[in-house]
Amino acid sequence: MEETQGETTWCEEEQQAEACIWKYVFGFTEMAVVKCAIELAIADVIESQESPMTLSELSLALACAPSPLYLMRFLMHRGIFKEELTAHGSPSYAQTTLSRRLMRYGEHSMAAFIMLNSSPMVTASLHHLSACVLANEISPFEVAHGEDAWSFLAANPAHSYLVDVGGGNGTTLHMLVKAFPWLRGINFDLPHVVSEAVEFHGVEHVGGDMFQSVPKADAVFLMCILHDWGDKECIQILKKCRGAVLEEKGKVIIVDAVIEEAKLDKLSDARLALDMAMMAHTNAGKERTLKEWEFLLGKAEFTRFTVKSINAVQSVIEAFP
Ligand SMILES: C[S@@+](CC[C@H](N)C(=O)[O-])C[C@H]1O[C@@H](n2cnc3c(N)ncnc32)[C@H](O)[C@@H]1O
Repeated sequence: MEETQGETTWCEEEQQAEACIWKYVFGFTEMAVVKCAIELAIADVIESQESPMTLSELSLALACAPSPLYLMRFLMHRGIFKEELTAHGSPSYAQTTLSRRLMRYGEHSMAAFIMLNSSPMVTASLHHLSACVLANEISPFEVAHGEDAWSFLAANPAHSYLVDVGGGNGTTLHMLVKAFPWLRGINFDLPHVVSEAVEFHGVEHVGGDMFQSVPKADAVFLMCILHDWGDKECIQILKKCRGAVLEEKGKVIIVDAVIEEAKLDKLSDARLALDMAMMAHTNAGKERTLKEWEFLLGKAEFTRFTVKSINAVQSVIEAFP
């Protein structure tokens, strides 16, 4: 029988819909597989090997049997890892720019964000979106957990504490805890500064001197602080910050400029101008090159650090004890 134009189009639409609907049938699966890859640290293991890994090398490194690692087929199909041949012609798994985002640490890591968004606490709310559409006032989080996010986080101290050292009136920290509601913030500054600060939900103001001690936290945040000081003072501050976080999983997050020595960008001039302003306004403050940051962090006994460029005058330096 001859097919008409209309029937062909109808058929194509049906086929497209048939292929497309599977995306929704297995929508949660891709998140689960990616979460699994992060938990197993597959990207970290391949990165540390510095060359593609065969199935047996990978299973040895992960201390698991080779057969369950067929999940790599799914991840390669999604372009997360890729297949390459070793020098001996054996198929092996290699990193891609995408898989590097699954690394636990490093400049491009998105692992913490994926782990949070795939956590039962977050996914539970997603099952109740219809409740919030039908009853306007109620949040899916409340339906899932029986209380709003703030009360839940207060009663479940699994959330992280971030201390903003030299945080001024706490505005930056307030923005951070609003954007990342699992965070609890401690705004730490000189007593006369915090006594003037207004109350922010999720932020506790603590007065003190960063040269004496820094409140204990999961992470310490220092924004535009170290460029106010000379090396000797910076090392003192950094040592106090390092002592405030846990050895195994704590970190110190520094937001300050990194002066380029070779490859300049459109903000290089602004960074150098800021350096001159520091020279004018402080005793020994300055903007620092990567080598100078390396020196300070080494002296303060951090084991390693990463630098993330954020398309701004400042970069984000993460230093690990
Ligand atoms: C340049 S401001 C940076 C404020 C804030 N981090 C920001 O980026 O908007 C420097 C801050 O360091 C604080 N500060 C100076 N000496 C301090 C000390 N010894 N202990 C704690 N904070 C101090 C100041 O009060 C001020 O709020």
